[in-house]
Amino acid sequence: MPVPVPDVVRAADAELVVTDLRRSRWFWVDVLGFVPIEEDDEVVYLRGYEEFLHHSLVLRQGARAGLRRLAYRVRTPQDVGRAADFFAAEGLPVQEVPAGATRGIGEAVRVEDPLGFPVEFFHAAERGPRLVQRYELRRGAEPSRIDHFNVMTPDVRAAHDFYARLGFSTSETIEDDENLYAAWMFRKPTVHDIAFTGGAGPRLHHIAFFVPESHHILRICDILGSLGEHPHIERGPGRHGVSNAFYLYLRDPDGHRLELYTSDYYTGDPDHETYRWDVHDPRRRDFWGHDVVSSWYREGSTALGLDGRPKPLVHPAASEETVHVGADGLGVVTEAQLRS
Ligand SMILES: O=C1C=CC(S(=O)(=O)O)=CC1(O)O
Ligand SMILES: [Ca+2]
Ligand SMILES: [Fe+2]
Repeated sequence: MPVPVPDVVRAADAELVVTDLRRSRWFWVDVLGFVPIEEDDEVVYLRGYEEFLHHSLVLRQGARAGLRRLAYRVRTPQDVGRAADFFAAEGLPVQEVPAGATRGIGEAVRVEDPLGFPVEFFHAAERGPRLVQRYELRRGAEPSRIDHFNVMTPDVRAAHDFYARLGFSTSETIEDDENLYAAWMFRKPTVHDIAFTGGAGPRLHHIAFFVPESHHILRICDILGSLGEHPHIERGPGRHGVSNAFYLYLRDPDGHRLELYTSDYYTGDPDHETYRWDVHDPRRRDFWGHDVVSSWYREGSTALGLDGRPKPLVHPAASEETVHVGADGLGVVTEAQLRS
């Protein structure tokens, strides 16, 4: 008898441990324009202007920066139980989380997926105030909503196959005859809720937030320049090959990477086909052929297990950075150089 699969609606919430909450709040709220919906000395709950639930990002003070959880909303309260049963049947760690353990979120289940990531599934959630037409409040990049997670894992094929079993469809890939280097998978009808970037993991690569238009991305670049905070800009602005989104990658004060992202495309028809990029195509990651800075391939945030301890890293056999030459401005980079 197959174990029922939980009906995942979308990527909905994430929690980052930060080492200086005041400094992080300055970056995410004062500079980027996220809305603090609740906060105290230990934790800040943030949301975008076009979200309706209590929050979509939690910043929590801690001694060491890391990823505490990635959370998906499921369609019904019964799907929380299905998620617990599905992961328990896989022999994976499962924790029941009482309502209110995270402000604004009802009872949830927190698991470690086969890649080693802390993943949570919830349904019940408080509504936050409706901000979608409070234009007088909008600031910075005017973040709309959380869009997706991107995680680093040494075996993209295994990651892809597990999330396909969890009901995710595949919108795009980067591959060659030997390897699957990256994959984008979705439940909501957009390009992705989760993407897998080949690399030493489990590590968080980034959390992405949708912004209304590309000019919001250009504006935050100008703001960071004006503040002399341009070093927070890691990659972009630019146009992605994969997803066709206009993008910008920033690093927060702890080095957590976020993406500001807009104008990807609809994937909601039942026969949506996967678009496959060749790893040697220089337009796959930046449609204009711009280099991908090496830190983007090599750096990520430590994933914390359900016990709160950092997960040990597993390195991949081969990585995109060692295979691709050309647009990334890199010659062939040896694995030894990568690990140095
Ligand atoms: O959201 C994304 C869409 C596309 C890309 S890529 O750099 O174009 O591969 C990266 C990304 O996963 O951050
Ligand atoms: Ca638009
Ligand atoms: Fe992304």
